Amino acid sequence: MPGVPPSRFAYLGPAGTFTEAALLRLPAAARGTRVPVRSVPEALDAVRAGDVDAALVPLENSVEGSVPVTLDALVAGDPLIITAEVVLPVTFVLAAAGAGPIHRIASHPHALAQTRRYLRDHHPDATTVEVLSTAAAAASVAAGEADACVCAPLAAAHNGLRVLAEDVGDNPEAATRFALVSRPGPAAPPSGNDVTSLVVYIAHDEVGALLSVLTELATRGVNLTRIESRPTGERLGRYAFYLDCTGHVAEAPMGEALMGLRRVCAEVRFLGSYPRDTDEPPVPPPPALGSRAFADAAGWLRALRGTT
Ligand SMILES: O=C(O)C(=O)Cc1ccccc1
Repeated sequence: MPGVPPSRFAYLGPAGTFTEAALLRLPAAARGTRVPVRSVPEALDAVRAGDVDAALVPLENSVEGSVPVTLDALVAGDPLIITAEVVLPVTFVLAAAGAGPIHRIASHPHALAQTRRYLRDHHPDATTVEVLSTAAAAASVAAGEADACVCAPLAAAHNGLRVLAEDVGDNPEAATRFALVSRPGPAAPPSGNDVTSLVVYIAHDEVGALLSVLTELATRGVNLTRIESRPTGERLGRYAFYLDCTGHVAEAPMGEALMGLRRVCAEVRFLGSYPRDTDEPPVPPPPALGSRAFADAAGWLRALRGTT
């Protein structure tokens, strides 16, 4: 991260959430002060207000896709940028205080969504209760407000609960992608395997407006890894498109694609360039669109203009 490293980090609390586990994977956060908050909008507002330097928020999970509350809270208000991502494999347990009957099972909506099949097969008559986080669910079981919860093994231990069943997730490969969000500042230099996140607003009365957005990316060899639409809230039928693209704002292909998007879109909001949290290499562009081809073309143009 550029400039003074962040030292105060907001996360969805209380202690023992998956968001806290993801935050602890970032060395600066493991050394810094971690501030639990109750919701994603609260975490991002704390960044905007300057109460914390950064907040870690869930961006998408492998079962349900994007987290709408995060997408909406990222653009509603003063600009924010993503400076890092953390991809955390998630393992859920079913935990209870004792061995009594299970009528009410509490958890965070993402955890309930990712254990739906297990809960239906093993507790078909139980009611699920959505609470603010999996760790809050564990605390509610300890307080006698629910009979069981779906949470991380650590949250069960923190709250003195018995683990009734391990690995209750419907998908053993389940993972959640979190974003570290800060106030705007210069991006860290390219790592060689970066993502750039954008929100684009297109002209709704133009045929092919979304195709022009995709064309601006494809003709620069920029790979699109995620596209999500969200209503802008203005009126029915008005959507913003959230894009994740391979590459970094400081690199020529992304720079040219951004200039192209600026020309064809009603508005482009830059949400940051940051390293991917993966061992997988980026999808290589075709040779005519690699960095060498961009550098060669830029050198050729400089020579034509006599500016070398
Ligand atoms: O409630 C939590 O522990 C969270 O951090 C949110 C969440 C819930 C389920 C999967 C990933 C993140």
